[in-house]
Amino acid sequence: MAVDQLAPPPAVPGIPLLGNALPMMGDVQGFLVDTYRRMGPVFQVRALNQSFVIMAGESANRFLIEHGEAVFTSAESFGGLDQQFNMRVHVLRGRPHRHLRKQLAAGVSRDLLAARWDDVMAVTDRTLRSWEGDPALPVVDRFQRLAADQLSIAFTGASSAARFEQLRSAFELVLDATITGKWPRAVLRWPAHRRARAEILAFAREALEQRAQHPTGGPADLLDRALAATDENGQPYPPEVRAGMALQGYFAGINTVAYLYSFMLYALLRHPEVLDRVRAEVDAGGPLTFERLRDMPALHGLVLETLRVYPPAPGSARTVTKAFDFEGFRIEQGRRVIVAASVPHLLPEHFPEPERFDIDRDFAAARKASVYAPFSVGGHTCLGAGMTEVLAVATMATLVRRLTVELPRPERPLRITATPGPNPGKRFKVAVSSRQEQADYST
Ligand code: HEM
Repeated sequence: MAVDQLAPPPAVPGIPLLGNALPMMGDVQGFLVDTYRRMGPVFQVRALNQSFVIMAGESANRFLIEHGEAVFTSAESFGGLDQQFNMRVHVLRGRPHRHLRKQLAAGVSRDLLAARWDDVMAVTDRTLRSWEGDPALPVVDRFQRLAADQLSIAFTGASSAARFEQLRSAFELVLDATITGKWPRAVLRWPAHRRARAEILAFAREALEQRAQHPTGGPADLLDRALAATDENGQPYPPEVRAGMALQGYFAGINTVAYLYSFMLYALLRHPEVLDRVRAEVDAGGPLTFERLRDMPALHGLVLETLRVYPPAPGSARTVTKAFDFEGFRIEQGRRVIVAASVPHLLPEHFPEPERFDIDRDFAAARKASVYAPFSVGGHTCLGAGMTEVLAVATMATLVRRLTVELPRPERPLRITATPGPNPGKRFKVAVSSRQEQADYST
């Protein structure tokens, strides 16, 4: 080592063979925050046979914004999605990335959601009513199905329910094999996965062909944008890249949005005073129109506070292309890094009394300073943030208006599991009944 070269970041003690795998597969956000407090803004963790450098805290978020493009690639983390489904916005860099991002952004915008509002609300209402009478509803699974349908209707005008199982299992397996390292990459050669992958690719191809032959004449949605898209040199994208664009919303949204809904429901059940305020806000007006949802401060506060305390995607996974120094340590080329963008959410210097669930927090300054970052920061920041926030308000508004929900075993603590992102897990079940005293509003 050269005399003036900095040392590598300190390693977090772990157990033989597994390293830090157990906390990383459980409440990963809690583990990252605790370790940041003990060890500072940069440290190394080991999970099974993989090792990662974790960068966390305000300076890490700033670093990702200012230097991410120069020193990182996402190819190793997200390359599997590109190879398997041609979803390449995550792995592109520079001009080609900015160009494709712009084309996708138009196809997943809040405006598109506004244009399809009645259809999205109809499926939301119908789905939530179908839960009535279930004494042990598996929350995450049901919200994944609902999120897939809502996103599919917004992006394409049609339901994806017939393909839900393939979409969920194939995307989760790719993430678990490429990002979390839970499975070796060889699982992607399993016949069952190959079959699901072929069906998903055919589903996207057919949806595009159908749209090309029968334009809707309605607002340009993700399918229209994918069909019309050209690359940064004005050349048409190959058909497989268009199919990847059409699939992007399912991949990015099914789990993350469902995890957010699940944590929001948990927060409402744990904080009855918040439920009362949200319900009063929903009951105070008429139908849940797109315009009305803009003016629901308690519900907006619930969405933002849930994303603060329970971020469904708490980090950005990268590989170092050019060695750099960070906070007094050397991070070598080739190292895998996770920028734990949501760690500041639980630090008192940024959020006073961070353990208090408070829907009245003012997030404006924290957003500006990039210490509130549930959708990450920098050039690859989430494109679905706007749509997600509106959908989350609408879904919870409909739920509290229609249903009464209870925890069958309130004494049981929430056990967060990270497969592939942090979520309340399969054991999170609720008893659902119709809300008797609901006001009679037609949506
Ligand atoms: C609660 C919901 C969601 C959360 C927490 C979330 C979180 C994130 C995060 C943290 C990233 C950055 C990944 C990275 O840095 O490598 C990201 C990227 C992205 N998200 Fe989301 N997301 C959500 C929903 C959605 C939805 C509904 C869409 C719909 C299309 C979407 C589309 C995207 C896309 C296209 C990117 C890649 C952007 C790029 O690489 O330039 N997300 N998301």
